[in-house]
Amino acid sequence: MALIEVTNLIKSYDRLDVLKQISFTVERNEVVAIIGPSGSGKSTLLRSLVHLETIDNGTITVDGSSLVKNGVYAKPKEIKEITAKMGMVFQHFNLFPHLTVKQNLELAPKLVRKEASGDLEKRSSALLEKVDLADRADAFPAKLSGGQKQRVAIARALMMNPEILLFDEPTSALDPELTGEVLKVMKDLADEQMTMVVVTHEMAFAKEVADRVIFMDKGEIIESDSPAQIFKNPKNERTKAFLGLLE
Ligand SMILES: Nc1ncnc2c1ncn2[C@@H]1O[C@H](COP(=O)(O)OP(=O)(O)OP(=O)(O)O)[C@@H](O)[C@H]1O
Repeated sequence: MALIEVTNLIKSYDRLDVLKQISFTVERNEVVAIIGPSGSGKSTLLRSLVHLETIDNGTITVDGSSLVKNGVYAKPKEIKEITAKMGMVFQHFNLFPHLTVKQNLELAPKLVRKEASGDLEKRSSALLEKVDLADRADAFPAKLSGGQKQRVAIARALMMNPEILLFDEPTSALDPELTGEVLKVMKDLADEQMTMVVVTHEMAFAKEVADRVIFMDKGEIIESDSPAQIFKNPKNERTKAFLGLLE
């Protein structure tokens, strides 16, 4: 069984069908990039996986447990357990401005898991080392660049030992010269076999790091294939048009 299984997801806002019968799977250790035009439903789909959006119908199963099955959501305690398997990284970092970098990392495991501070400190130091920010542990977010903030956000997500990391346009709010440092951390995670689902406009990431690329348009998955196939020889005309491959 795949680590994430999504079947026939449907969601609409008033008259707008944002997700129309979306189905896909994510295997353990796989990196999946979701690309597509603005407004195609990519963020809504990603946010549905961690219950930041509710869907109208369909099934989402993570690691064998259903968050929602045929439109019926699990009990709150189960929802908490299922969503805890996933860490989320947002476009605008969502760091707590009044907490230092280190405090941002340690807050959730301390409050949610009641972890002892010695263990937390060891893990937060190691993770800050990993994202190359060991020297900024006591800085407040306002003192960091966008690239540094996003690396803190990734380290914070990793503090909860997620099985899956979800990224919602992680470099879209960054100055172009800062995207590389964030993409490097993401590539390192991919090399370490982290399972990742990444909504992105960063075609280089989709091409070079992702194992599979899903192209969405107007609430539908139009094509899902290897980067080589999608970027060199897409089957669908809409994919070709989006990638500028039409003759
Ligand atoms: N709370 C909401 N109420 C009404 N419409 C919404 C709401 N949230 C999103 N939408 C609409 O749903 C559609 C899909 O939005 P979504 O953010 O999922 O697309 P996206 O593919 O991630 O786009 P982008 O690349 O611009 O972030 C858009 O048309 C958007 O305007």
